[in-house]
This record gives sequence, structure tokens and C-alpha cells, in this order.
Amino acid sequence: MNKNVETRYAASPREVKQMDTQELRDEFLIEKLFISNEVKLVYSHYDRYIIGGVMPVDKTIPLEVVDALKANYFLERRELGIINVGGKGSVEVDGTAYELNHKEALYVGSGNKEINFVSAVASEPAKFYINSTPAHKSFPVKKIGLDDVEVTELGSLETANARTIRKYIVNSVVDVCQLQMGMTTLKEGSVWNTMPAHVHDRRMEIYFYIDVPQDQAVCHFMGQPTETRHIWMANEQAVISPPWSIHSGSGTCAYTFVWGMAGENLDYSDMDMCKINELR
Ligand SMILES: O=C[C@H](O)[C@@H](O)CC(=O)C(=O)O
Ligand SMILES: [Zn+2]
Repeated sequence: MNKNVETRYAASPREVKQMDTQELRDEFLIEKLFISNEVKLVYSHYDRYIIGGVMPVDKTIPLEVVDALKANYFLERRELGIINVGGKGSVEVDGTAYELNHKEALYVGSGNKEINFVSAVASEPAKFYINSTPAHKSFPVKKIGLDDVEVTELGSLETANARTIRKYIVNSVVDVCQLQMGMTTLKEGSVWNTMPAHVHDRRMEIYFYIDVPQDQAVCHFMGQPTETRHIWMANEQAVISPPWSIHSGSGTCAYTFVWGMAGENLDYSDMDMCKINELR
């Protein structure tokens, strides 16, 4: 057994309907991703998605293969997306270093053997949020800075859902097999993300909430559109969204979150929208 590796199985709508607060949290919430000088990984059986955190403080931290993969190295059959949500750091991919500032991203295609993470300054460590999915083909490594992302504005202040979507790892920005990642930032005064809500039964999704002040929280909504549940979340916590589930949230103030998804197709806008007045 590897240290700091958790498995989460895939639950069906029928099971989830019966869950109480703690069961929902155990099944879907990822409470802690960043441990000093360690790698933390959660292996989800939804689309075999891996969610992780790497926080190097005063040493270089490698991404080593884990038993769950039965592979010779982590990216033998996988691709990887990295977004730095902490201080300045760099990721070394088979000897080439890529500097990642706060909110910069790196895509690493399959076939790359040695991945190392390092922080620039120990007092302000980098926090590398990572997502990884099975890959059938190797695509080049690419850094995605704030100037490279695709930006979309959604919502309005009147409906408290004005937000900026930044698409980092989508196939119009970088060649990928199935991984998509981006970041959504709520405007001051807006609190609702992904409202109107949607599902995409073809793809699962992970939300990772950041920039949530310590005394505030985000109430994340999940479940089938007519059978919703909620999970209260704090800063730097992630939540797994089954393919059949809505994934939406309302905060007690503005916040940011990283979204990541995988499964069928690479069409970001392929969503089945839910009517707000039909949610239950
Ligand atoms: O399938 C796409 C994802 O759920 C998110 O990109 C949606 C989102 O960030 C938002 O509407 O606020
Ligand atoms: Zn979605």
C-alpha cells in the first residue's frame, strides 16, 4: 500500500439517495490535498480519474508510480494536468524545468518518466493541484499561463452568478486525450457557480474550491437534478461529481474553483442544462 493514496469507488444515484451527511462527505469530499513535502492522491473509479496535491516545501518531491496503476511509471498510460495554487515553483519533466507561478498550469502527456516538483521559496511553498486520466496517445508538454487561457464571462450580478471562466487545458489550447481543466472566479458580490446547473452523463467532474476565506464556506450541490444533496466545503477542498450529478455551489462570499473533467468527448459546451425551477 502506498502512503497518502485513497481509493474512491463509483456510487450510483440509488445509493447516494440514501446517504446521510457523513456518508456523502466520506464518498465525495476530499478534505485535505496538501501535506508538507508529500504527494497526496485520490484514485476515483469514475473514469479512473486521479485527483492530487503536491506541496514541496524544502525538498524536491517526485511523482512516483502507485500500486493502483500497475505501471512502470506514473505517466506510462496517463496524462497529467497541473495548476499551481500556491507560491512560485517548478515542475521538472524528464530533466526540463517549467516554472509555474500562482495560477499557471502545465500539461504533461503520457510517456514522460520523471516528474519532480519543487518550490522556489520554502516560506511560500508552491501548491500543485494535479488531475490525471488514462491516455491512449502521447501529446507534448505545454505550459499554460494566464495569457494562454480562453476566457468566457458568464452570469450577472443581479442573479449573483457573475463569474469568469478560464479554460486552461481544453483541446483548443492544448492537445489532450481526455483531460479538461480550468478555473472559475466569482465576481465580488456573486456567490453562485454553475447556476443554471447542468449534468453531462458522459463525463465526471471534480471541483476544487480555492480563495475561500477562513471564516467563510461554499455549499456545494450534487445529485440528480430532482434529488439534490449538499456538502459544506472549506478552502482547498475538492469534491467528486459523478457523471449523473449536478455540480454547482453557492458561497457565503466570492471564491474561485478549479474544475477538471474526463470521459466522453472533448466538447466543453456539451452540457445538459437543468431548469432552475425544476431542481428538487
Ligand atoms: O462542465 C463545465 C464545468 O462544470 C464548469 O466549467 C462550469 C463552471 O465553472 C461554471 O459554470 O461556473
Ligand atoms: Zn460540468
